[in-house]
Amino acid sequence: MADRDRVTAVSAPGKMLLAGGYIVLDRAYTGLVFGLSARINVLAQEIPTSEGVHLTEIVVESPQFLEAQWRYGYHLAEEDGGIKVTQLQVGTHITPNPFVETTLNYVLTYITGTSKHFHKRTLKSARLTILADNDYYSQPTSSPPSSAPSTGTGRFARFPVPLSGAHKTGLGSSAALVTALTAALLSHYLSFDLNSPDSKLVLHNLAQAAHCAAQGKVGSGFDVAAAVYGSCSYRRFSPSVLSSLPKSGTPGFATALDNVVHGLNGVTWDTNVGKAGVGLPQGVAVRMCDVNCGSQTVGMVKQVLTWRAQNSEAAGKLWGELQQKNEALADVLKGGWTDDIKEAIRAIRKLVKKMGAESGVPIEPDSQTELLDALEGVEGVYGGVVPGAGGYDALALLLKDDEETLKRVEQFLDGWSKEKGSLVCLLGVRGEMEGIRKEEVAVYDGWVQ
Ligand SMILES: Nc1ncnc2c1ncn2[C@@H]1O[C@H](COP(=O)(O)OP(=O)(O)OP(=O)(O)O)[C@@H](O)[C@H]1O
Ligand SMILES: C[C@@](O)(CCOP(=O)(O)O)CC(=O)O
Repeated sequence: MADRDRVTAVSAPGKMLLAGGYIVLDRAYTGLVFGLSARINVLAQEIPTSEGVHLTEIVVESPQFLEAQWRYGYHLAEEDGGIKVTQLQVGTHITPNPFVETTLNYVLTYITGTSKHFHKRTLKSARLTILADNDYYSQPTSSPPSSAPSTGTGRFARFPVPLSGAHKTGLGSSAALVTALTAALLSHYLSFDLNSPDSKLVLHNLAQAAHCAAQGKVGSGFDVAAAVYGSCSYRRFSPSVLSSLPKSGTPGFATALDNVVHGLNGVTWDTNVGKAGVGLPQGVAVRMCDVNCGSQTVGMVKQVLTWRAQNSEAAGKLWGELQQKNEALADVLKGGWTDDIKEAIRAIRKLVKKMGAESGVPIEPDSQTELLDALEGVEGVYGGVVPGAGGYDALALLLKDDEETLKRVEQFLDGWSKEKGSLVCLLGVRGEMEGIRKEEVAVYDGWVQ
């Protein structure tokens, strides 16, 4: 095991958009976002070298998966292009990981460009280890993710497949990964206090920029906001904030990135992250169900936005009503008014169903409506919604946080799965308030080289 004092560990939560799917893409509206107990953890440490040996390598690995090691050489690109990494071959083949690679390009450029203490050519080699909580991926055996994950020991499962063969449960692994990797690099190379609001803002802006570049599109960014700030009411940034950024490694990238991260020279971040308006009544939990069947989020978003553009009056009314009902739910939850949760959720579902019916997109498909309605009848369940973009693959539930309710829900879903021939299971994951955080290295014993 490495010298613990030299290892930096951080973790970022996954996300769940309880209310505000689609409307949150427009900054006139907000989303009610929950951070999740399922976290992506990243450990950073120097690579020890023997005397006289000069290494310039960044090694990133996900030891829970097969063939999941990505090694990069790096150099300073000409004309202010920043640090550019080049993937090196491991074994016989090379598997790209665009989220890791882009994050390295962005964060190493930021680090070498901004710190006065940093000499551009002395970026030391580092090893980064990624550990994802089990609920991010369903198990290949088709057994429920929360109950039978592991061929390894302890908190993190070992999967007998490469990362590409793992079935994601949709908790936002890429945003949590980019954010945690960014935070780990900043903490490893700079003196960076993750608790300070200024540092959180730098982390947020840098991670949003890297995540959008890796994704090849600018979404609302609620997933990165959740990874940094945890549960919040989220108003997106204008996409134009990122439009001045050239491709990483090309002339001017380093300065443009610094301007973006610090909001300088004409760049103005207009994100609003409201922590104060989000909460849960005592004794109420937010939980998620995995429904084993994926949806095509990108196609769905496109179709809803096209419908909105062609039906601006009806859409305007619907978007406004949804915003109101979403805020009402946030108020009910924050206020601790347990008796009003059911009605608040029903009102949202009615409007979401309308959005789906009018745009021709299965946002809350009939199979999910049937399941949500039935779940409402289970004692201790206040209600549920299709989170995020909706579709066939997940449910979010608000329920009494006690063993009896949990048992009843599990039994109910067991029966439902048998009756319908599908696999619906309650994930272990729950809504939590906290965002990015520093971790004790001891938590990862057995996983640090
Ligand atoms: N444990 C991990 N180790 C390394 N890379 C990972 C890991 N988990 C996710 N990634 C990176 O994130 C990518 C998955 O991102 P993608 O945007 O497809 O899904 P997502 O963010 O989980 O989406 P969703 O919002 O549906 O949850 C992987 O292809 C990989 O590049
Ligand atoms: C449809 C959208 O509003 C939410 C998508 O959420 P999810 O990826 O389904 O969790 C898109 C976005 O906000 O980027």
